[in-house]
Amino acid sequence: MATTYNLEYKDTWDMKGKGVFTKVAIAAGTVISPMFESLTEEQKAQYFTLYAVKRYEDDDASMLDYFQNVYTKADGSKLSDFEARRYARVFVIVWCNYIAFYDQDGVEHRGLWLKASRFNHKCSPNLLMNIKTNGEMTLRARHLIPEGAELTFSYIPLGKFRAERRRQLLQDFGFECACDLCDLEDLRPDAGQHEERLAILRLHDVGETMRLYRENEFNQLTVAECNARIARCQIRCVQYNRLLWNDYAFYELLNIADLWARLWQLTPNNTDPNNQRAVFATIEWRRCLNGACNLGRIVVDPNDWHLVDALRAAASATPVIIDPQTPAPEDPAAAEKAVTPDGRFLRSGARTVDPTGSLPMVSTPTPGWKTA
Ligand SMILES: C[S@@+](CC[C@H](N)C(=O)[O-])C[C@H]1O[C@@H](n2cnc3c(N)ncnc32)[C@H](O)[C@@H]1O
Repeated sequence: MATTYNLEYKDTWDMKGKGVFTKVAIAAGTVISPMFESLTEEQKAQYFTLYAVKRYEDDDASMLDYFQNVYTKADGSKLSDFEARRYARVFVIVWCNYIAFYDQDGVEHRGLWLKASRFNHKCSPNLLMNIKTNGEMTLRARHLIPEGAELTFSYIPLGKFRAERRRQLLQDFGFECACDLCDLEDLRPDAGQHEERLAILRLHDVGETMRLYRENEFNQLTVAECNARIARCQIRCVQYNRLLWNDYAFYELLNIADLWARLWQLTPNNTDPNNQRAVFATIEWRRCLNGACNLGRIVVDPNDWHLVDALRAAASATPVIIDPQTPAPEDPAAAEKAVTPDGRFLRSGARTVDPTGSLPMVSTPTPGWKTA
C-alpha cells in the first residue's frame, strides 16, 4: 500500500488502533485509489490479518459454543474447535470491517475491501467513499489533506446526528466513535453555534447525503407527502434554532428547499414568487454542487452564495400551513386537491410554522379557497 499510494499503515495517537496516513499532501478531489479487488488466494489469506475486536476473540468459550451450535459442516457434522474458532474469527472480521453498498435495484450487498478496511472512521472525514453498483470502490479527497494526516472516511452515511451515529456505529460496527467531531459534540452539543467550520462541514455532508441518498426518495413524494415533510422539517428547524443548533437548522432548511423543488415539479403552475425564488435558488445550488463534485472540487465553500441564497429563499418562501382544525386528508389524491388553483398550499384560517422565527404565525385566509 505504502509504495503504490504513498500511504502508510501505522498506530494512531488515539484509541482507534492502527490507521492509514498519507506521506504527501493530497489535493481536493484526488481519487486516492480505485479498490476493486477480485479475490486471489493470497488476498484471502490477508483477510485474516484484518482488524477484529479483541473482546470477542477473548470470549472464546461462548463464541465456540455459539458457532458449534449454530453452524454445521456441509455433511451435517459438528465443527471442530479449530474450525469453530476460524468461523468466529471470520465472523468478527466481517462484522468489524464490512462495507455495505447497493446495486441498481437497491439491494444491499456487504463486502470486505482489504485496503479500505485499514482506514478508520470519522464522522467528518477527509475522504468520501463511493461504491459503484459493481462493487468498485473509490475514495476521493474532500479537501486538501496535509502531508502526514490520517486518512479517514465515514462508515455510515454522512449528516446524521450524534446519537444516531453512536447507535449505528456501535450496533453495526461494534465500536464507540472517538473522532474529534463526536468529542466536540459530547462536550458542547451547541458546537455548531460557535464552530463555523463544523457547520460548513456538516452542510457539505448534508448536501452529499441528500444528493446520494435522498434524491430518489424525494422524487417519489406526492404533494401531500411533500407538505407533510416540509411541515415536520419546519417544526424541527424552529426547535433547532431555539437551541442554537444552527447546522442542524440548516440541515432542515436544505430539506425544505429540496421539498420545495419537488413541489415545483408537481405543480408547475405555482406562481408564488417566494416559492419560485426558493426553487430556482435550490436548483442553481444543486447544479453548482454537482458541477463541483464532477470537477473534483467537492468542498463546499463558505462563500457559496448559491447555497446561502437557497437557504434564505427556502426560509422566506411561503410557509406550509398546518390547520389544527382540519384533519389530514385520508388519501394522497385528496391531498393533491388541497392545492389552490394558483398552486399554493394554503388552507384558510390555518396556523403557520415558521423556520426563521420571523414570519407571521397566523396566515390570512386565501380568498376563493375551498376544501371540497
Ligand atoms: C476497519 S477497522 C479500521 C482499522 C483498524 N483501526 C486497524 O487497526 O486495522 C475498524 C476498527 O477500527 C476502530 N475504529 C475505527 N474508527 C474509529 C473511531 N472513529 N473511533 C474509535 N475506533 C475506531 C474500531 O475498533 C473499528 O472496529
